[in-house]
Amino acid sequence: MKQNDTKPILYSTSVVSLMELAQIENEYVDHLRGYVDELQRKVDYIKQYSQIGKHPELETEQQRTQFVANPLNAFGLVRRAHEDWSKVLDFIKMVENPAQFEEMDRLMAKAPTEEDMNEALRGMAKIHEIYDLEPADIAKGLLDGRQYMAQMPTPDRVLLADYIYNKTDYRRAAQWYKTALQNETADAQREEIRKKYIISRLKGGSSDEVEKYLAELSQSHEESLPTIDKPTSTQLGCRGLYPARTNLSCHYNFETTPFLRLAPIKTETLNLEPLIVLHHDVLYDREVAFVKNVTMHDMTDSIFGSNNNIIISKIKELDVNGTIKIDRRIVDMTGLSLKNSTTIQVMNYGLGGHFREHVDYIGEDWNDDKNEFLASYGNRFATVLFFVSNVTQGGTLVFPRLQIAVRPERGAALVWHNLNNACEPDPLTEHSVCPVIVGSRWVLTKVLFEKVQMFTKPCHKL
Ligand SMILES: O=C(O)CCC(=O)C(=O)O
Ligand SMILES: [Fe+2]
Repeated sequence: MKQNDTKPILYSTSVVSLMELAQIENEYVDHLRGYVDELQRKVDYIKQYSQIGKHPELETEQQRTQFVANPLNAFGLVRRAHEDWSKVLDFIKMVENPAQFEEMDRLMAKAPTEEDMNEALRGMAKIHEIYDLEPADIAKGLLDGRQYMAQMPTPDRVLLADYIYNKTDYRRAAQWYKTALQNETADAQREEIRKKYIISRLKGGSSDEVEKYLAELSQSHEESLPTIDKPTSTQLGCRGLYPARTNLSCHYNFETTPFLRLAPIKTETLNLEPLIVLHHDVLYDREVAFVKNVTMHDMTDSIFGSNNNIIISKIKELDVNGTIKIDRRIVDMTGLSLKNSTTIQVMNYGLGGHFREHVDYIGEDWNDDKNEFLASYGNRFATVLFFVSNVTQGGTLVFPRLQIAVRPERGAALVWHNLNNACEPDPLTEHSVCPVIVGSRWVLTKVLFEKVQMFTKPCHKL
């Protein structure tokens, strides 16, 4: 995990930052409304003049003579020509409220970058792909079976279609172009989108079927294109399709530390080897509030992966002073030593925020200080993950090789051992976070190291 604080802020990577952007858009629109009012006043003034200044169409020479022969008409004509013409023209030429423009320029400096736009596109595409949703449903606010009061306008649909097309996912791109045609659009734009639909269908299909593709365009009903991809294990888990597990056990833990005799922890064992346990109700409301408050601002983008290009969420290290009690609770839950453990990291996921498959132990792709690190601390023995929030839809944590899926549950903590009994990295611990569909996903994580567990959880080297 690396943090990068030299780049401009990305909004798409966390709900917290997206809230900031929504605030900025409100300000922008306020200025725009001010400008529209200003413009309206101007139009009203000009309209008023154009009504007064326009005299009746007079057909004959005599009528025209009579018109200016009337002193009231003559006077008005002279006055308008003398006074109003220049006034109106000056009024038109006057720079429109530069103060408003300055303010809007200032806000423009905070507008999302190209990279941010791409993150947003990537998030939307992930939601579509991982959950295999119909673009027509997404565009109408029907997200994985739940209807929301939001719709995607045509430009949003076309931009997403273009993005997916450039990713060479022609089948899905075609679906999005078709969806874009369901809204009212200008004829020229419609033609452009129809062309893109046909090209996507041809690229994803066969040139012999062009007639069929053209016919699809005239079908008004939304016919979905058949899914051809075989879902990965992660996708199955995200879609809630893992087989039900029958070997789960649940118990109250009274024993790890003396404190638990007073306040036992309700613990569910999800897997034995590697060990994965879920502890319910171990983070208190005031801690949840504390975590959100102290991290609301100055979080940075979290970048993961050997080529450092997968931005998934915003992250911040939690101040140690605020975490003493949480540390104590980890000891109560696990009985493990926290010596040398990482500081607690807080993460808030963004639009379609996800974490692709990875392992938490130090493995092949770890960077150069690997050996030194392993010699001093040993490997990354266990991961402790607190769910700080529920997530309305999506955001499930899945272990694709074990077919275990864990829905975020506010206040619960998931603990798993990344190493097996011989303290060797266990690839079965590979895990991934499904894209968040709707919600603000907050978690706290801490990694415990191997060497200090010598007396609490000794390795059984074979
Ligand atoms: O956000 C999560 O649920 C998992 C985070 C994770 O896998 C990690 O920090 O290594
Ligand atoms: Fe992880």
